[in-house]
Formats: sequence, C-alpha cells, structure tokens
Amino acid sequence: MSQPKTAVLLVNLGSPDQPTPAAVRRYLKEFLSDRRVVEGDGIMRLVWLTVLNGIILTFRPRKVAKLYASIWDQDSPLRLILNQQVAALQLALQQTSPDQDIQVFAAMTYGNPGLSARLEELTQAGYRKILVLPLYPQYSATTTAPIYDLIARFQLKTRHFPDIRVVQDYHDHPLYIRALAESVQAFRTANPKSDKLVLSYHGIPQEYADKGDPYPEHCHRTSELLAKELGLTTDQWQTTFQSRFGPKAWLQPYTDKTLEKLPESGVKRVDIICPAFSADCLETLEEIAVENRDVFLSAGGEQYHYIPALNTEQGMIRLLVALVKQNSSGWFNLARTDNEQNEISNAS
Ligand SMILES: C=CC1=C(C)c2cc3[nH]c(cc4nc(cc5[nH]c(cc1n2)c(C)c5CCC(=O)O)C(CCC(=O)O)=C4C)c(C)c3C=C
Ligand SMILES: [Fe+2]
Ligand SMILES: [Fe+2]
Repeated sequence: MSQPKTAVLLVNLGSPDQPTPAAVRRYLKEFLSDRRVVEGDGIMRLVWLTVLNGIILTFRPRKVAKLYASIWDQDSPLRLILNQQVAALQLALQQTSPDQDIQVFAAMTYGNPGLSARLEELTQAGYRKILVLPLYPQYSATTTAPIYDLIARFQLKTRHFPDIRVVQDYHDHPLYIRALAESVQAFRTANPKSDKLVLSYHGIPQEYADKGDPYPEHCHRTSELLAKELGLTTDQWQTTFQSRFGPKAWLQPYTDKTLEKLPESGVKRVDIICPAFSADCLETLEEIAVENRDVFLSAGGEQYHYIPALNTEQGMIRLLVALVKQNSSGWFNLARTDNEQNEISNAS
C-alpha cells in the first residue's frame, strides 16, 4: 500500500520582505494587529488600533528598518536560517529514515512564506498528513497559539483537510536541553572564562502570564534544566526577559536593567544565551549582541559574549528529527535507531 504524502512544516514568527520602511510597516501591521499579540476587546481594541495606525506604524517602521538593514544578509537572518533548518532536517530524515517519504517545508506566521498559503499549497499538492512544528521551545499564547489559529481558519474553509498535528512545545525535551548545553560548553571551551551565564528570553506582558499563559514557567524550567545539565551553582546563572514593547509591565527581571546592574555587584564578565530563539534574528543579533553589549560595557562590564542560537547546529537537527519521529507515530514506521533511543534515554 502506498503511503499518504507527508509533510513537516517548520514554522517561525516571520520577518519583513525587505529592510525598508514600507515592508517593515506591512509586517508590523499584520503582526501587531493579531489579537493574540496585543490583547484587548471593545473600546480597548479601538484604542489600540488607533495607536497602532496613527503612531506606531507612522514612526516605528523607519527606525526598525534601519535595525533590520544592519543585520540583513541578502534576506532576514530568521528566514535564511529557517530555510537552512528545513534543508538540514530534510537531509537528516533522509539519512535516518530512507524508506519514508517526508518532505520538509518552511512557513511563517506573519509575512512570507505564510503558513495559510503553505497549508493550501500542500493540500492541493496532495499532502494528507502534515506535522506542524513551531520553532518555539516554550509555548506562549502570543506565538504558538496564533499558529493554531491559522490552522483552524484554514480548516474552517476547507472541505477535506489533511490530518494536521502540531508540536505544542519542547521546553523540557532532553535533546533540547542537551543541544543548549553542548552549545554553551563548546562556546566556553573556545572563549575566555565568564562570571555568569545570563539566559535571556523574549518577554510577554505580565498581565498575560497572570491570566494563565504558561510561558514564564516554561522559561524558568528550561533555565533550571540547563543549569543542572551544565552543573552551574545558583550564583553562576540568571534568567531575564528582553524585547519589552509598550508602557505596560512585562515579565521581569528585564535583561537590559539586569545587565546595567551586574557590574556594580562584581559581575564583570557575562556570557548571554537566548534559549527561546531557535534561530538568530533581530532580537538576538541586534538587541542582545549589539544594544545590550553597550548597556553592559557602559555600566562597567568588561567582557560580554553572546552565544548564538541553536540555528542548524547538530544538536538542533537531532532534536528536530526526534520531535518529528515522536509526533508522527502511527503515520508510518519511523523506527528510532539504537543510537537515538540511547541518546533520549541518557539525556532524560
Ligand atoms: C506586543 C508585542 C509582542 C509580543 C507579545 C511578542 C512576543 C514574542 N515574540 C517572540 C519572537 C520574536 N519577536 C520578534 C520581533 C518582534 N517582536 C515584537 C513584539 C512582540 N513580541 C515586535 C514589534 C517585533 C519586531 C521588531 C520591532 O519592531 O521591535 C522576532 C524577530 C523577527 C525577525 O524578523 O528577526 C522574534 C523571533 C517570542 C518568542 C515572543 C513570546 C514568547
Ligand atoms: Fe516578539
Ligand atoms: Fe527588540
């Protein structure tokens, strides 16, 4: 019996098409109009849309386009790396499961290649099984949930939709923790010693966490597991939250405020890693590697190293292969090799 056509969709947030004010404006309009990202009903929604269209989309695109231009490399790093992750996962699946025909594709929640268009395209091309793998290790209603929303919208308008599964999160997956730990260890072997490892996660408004978003718990769990894997004592690591947007309180402690204070408490050398970002992007390459370096060094810090995202590191691809296999059970016989089974058992 022939197998139904099967696809894996790696999904990340999205970037503008170009580092220009017009393209950034289109991107921010789509992103910041999402009710999952900026919540609020009734009058609050009207107020937000007025502020968004009247102030934010007038002034922010010019500033943000310049920041994108400073990290642009023919394309946005986020999209470039997503495409590289797709190619690396495709190759790894072919090598580990040569009998199974699984095609891997890229998609983004906002901008291009859009998730909705991808789902339509794959359905028309005859894919009947689709595994959607959001590249957010920690679940949040602001990032993972919009992917479920787009899938639901697609299903509502499609008569015979494929069997779609979604990987909800992998914040405590042994191979994720292992990949992060290997990345930190490799970095530390190649660089001078530091006093502290700062684990900086993208923030969300505190109000969303108070209403039940499990994101901060997921972040803290990832940090604890990583610190344990690395054998760090409590004074050797700290969790912080970056990328604050707007006047309301976001998850704390804030990354920039923490980096400003660390030198006066005697911490002069930091390594900083951003575990919530599976690919380097504006928020890591500019905000963390450039802006926050200035903050730390201006406050008296002496050494500041940003440890890159997992991107296409071997540990990341090993994790993606494991997630595909674990979440496609019953679709086909993707037997784990003895090696993979041992790695999962040893890591847990
Ligand atoms: C209310 C606003 C925002 C929430 C909530 C939010 C959550 C959130 N975002 C990411 C991952 C990324 N965010 C990125 C950029 C970015 N984020 C916001 C706002 C919110 N994010 C904005 C406005 C922007 C664009 C840049 C700017 O105008 O400042 C990116 C980078 C995209 C790129 O092209 O490089 C990522 C990735 C997570 C993980 C998260 C909550 C858990
Ligand atoms: Fe964001
Ligand atoms: Fe930012």
